[in-house]
Amino acid sequence: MIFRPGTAVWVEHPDLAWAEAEVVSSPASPSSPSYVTVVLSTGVKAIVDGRKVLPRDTEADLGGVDDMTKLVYLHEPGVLCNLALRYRLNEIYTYTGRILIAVNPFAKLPHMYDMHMMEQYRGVQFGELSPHVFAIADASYRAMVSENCSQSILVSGESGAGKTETTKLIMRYLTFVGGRAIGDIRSVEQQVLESNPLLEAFGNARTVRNDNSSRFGKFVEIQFNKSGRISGAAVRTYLLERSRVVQISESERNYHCFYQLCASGKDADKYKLAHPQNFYYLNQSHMYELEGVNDAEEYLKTRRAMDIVGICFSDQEAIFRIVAAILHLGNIEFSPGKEFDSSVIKDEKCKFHLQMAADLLIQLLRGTFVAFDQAMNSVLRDCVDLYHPSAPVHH
Ligand SMILES: Nc1ncnc2c1ncn2[C@@H]1O[C@H](COP(=O)(O)OP(=O)(O)OP(=O)(O)O)[C@@H](O)[C@H]1O
Repeated sequence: MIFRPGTAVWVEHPDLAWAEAEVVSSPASPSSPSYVTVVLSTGVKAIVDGRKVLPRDTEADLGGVDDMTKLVYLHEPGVLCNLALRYRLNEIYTYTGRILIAVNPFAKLPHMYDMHMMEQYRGVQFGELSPHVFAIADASYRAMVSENCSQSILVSGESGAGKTETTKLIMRYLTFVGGRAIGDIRSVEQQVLESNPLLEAFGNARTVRNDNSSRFGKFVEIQFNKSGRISGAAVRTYLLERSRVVQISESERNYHCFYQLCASGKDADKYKLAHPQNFYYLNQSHMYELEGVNDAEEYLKTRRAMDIVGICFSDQEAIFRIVAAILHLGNIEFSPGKEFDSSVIKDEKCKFHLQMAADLLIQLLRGTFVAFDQAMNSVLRDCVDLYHPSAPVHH
């Protein structure tokens, strides 16, 4: 590209990504080696590769544009500059046509997502109000109702970008427009919303990039009936990072559920758990607590979520027994035994953990046998009733 002297441009910059500059001189023809002499806004003169120089709109609105398709130059520096201008004004959302770009505010913005905001976006034509995740959710809800056709919303971005939070906001909005049973804590809407803390307890962990990083992919399906009311939901999960259960890096954490159970008080005592620093699967990193998070409270929230989504008490107990058993298993160490290639439990401490893990797991098996036995009995009874309505059942 040939630039006239004085043209406003963006030039690639090692620290800033792109920097504002003005052309001093440019090659006379596009075929000649393309080095452009520019002066940066700091006053520094530089000779730069012409392929890394792009035109800059000097008349751009200082507040940016709410839809990138309105930009005079739709290129990388144009897009980044527009997002930065808006972000400075606390406008975290920007459209590119039907796509919504969200820039993570890393701050709580309750006014952005309250009931009043949901009311504002309800039923309003897409693009009429400022860009917002509720507008996307509302547009897809209305398209589903009016076209009688399933809709999908794809949420993508790098780790820590805000996908999980955005998905929760979409789910919250859809339960708002498609909900009905206000106050019923076991309503489908409530179950849809409570699936989040539950999935996060078992599938999210602290990483160096995100205190609440989802270590799995998920496909959330919300079903609506003919009148646009929520009738059911399903969450499918993919590719959980399993290795994290046994191995964590410094300044990261294992899955939240382990720390929650350790902080649970009576339940932790029941499973002979203690502070996370006592367990190998948790003490490989010295990160035990998260800023602004109380694991004991989170444990109660997880239990409540389990109640709401319909996991019965005995299943909840079985799940946490497994969580506790994993921690005890991680503390079992072996030493070489007397015989060739043999090994023995290292010491009394390890024996204790082995015993605990075995006890917890055997209880599970017993529970399974009892459940299996009960199920078989009831099947047998049904069969017998079917063929011999009055015949006695022998176990
Ligand atoms: N809209 C938002 N408002 C306020 N804070 C936000 C918002 N979106 C994200 N955050 C903050 O950023 C953090 C990371 O966001 P989130 O967990 O949604 O990222 P992610 O893209 O799902 O990451 P990962 O891929 O690691 O799971 C959140 O814990 C929250 O503190």
